Amino acid sequence: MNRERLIQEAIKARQYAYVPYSRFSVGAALTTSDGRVFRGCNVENASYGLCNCAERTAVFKAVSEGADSFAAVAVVANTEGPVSPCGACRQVLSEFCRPDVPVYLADLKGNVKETTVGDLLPGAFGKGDLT
Ligand SMILES: O=c1ccn([C@H]2C[C@H](O)[C@@H](CO)O2)c(=O)[nH]1
Ligand SMILES: [Zn+2]
Repeated sequence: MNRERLIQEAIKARQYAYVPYSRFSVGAALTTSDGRVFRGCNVENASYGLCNCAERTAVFKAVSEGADSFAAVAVVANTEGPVSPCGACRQVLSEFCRPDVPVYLADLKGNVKETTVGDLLPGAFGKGDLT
């Protein structure tokens, strides 16, 4: 799946965002190495600290369905310029993606920043640090 189609999947995911508190809807989509696509939206909670970002929703959906190798990730929000994933999501993505996995960050106006999981979290703490 190419970049534009994965961004379209993230836009579709965004329509289900549950955001009564922030009113900030985010959609994410990822492809797996075996060609599957998983979508996620942010899901908030009255106990604000339990809010889950779109990126982590997509990753947890994928991992819980047996996927653990991702090929590309897209994230979309109605921002002025490409959305920036939070630190928690950068860390969770780094657990399941090689550093060279592309990440497409987009707004709804067609602005896209193409980066990688490694560039989003240089020096990530990972499996290899656990001795
Ligand atoms: O990359 C991001 C940034 C923020 N959020 C969510 C968390 C919360 O529900 C709302 C406001 O921070 O947006 C995401 O889902 N992804
Ligand atoms: Zn996040």
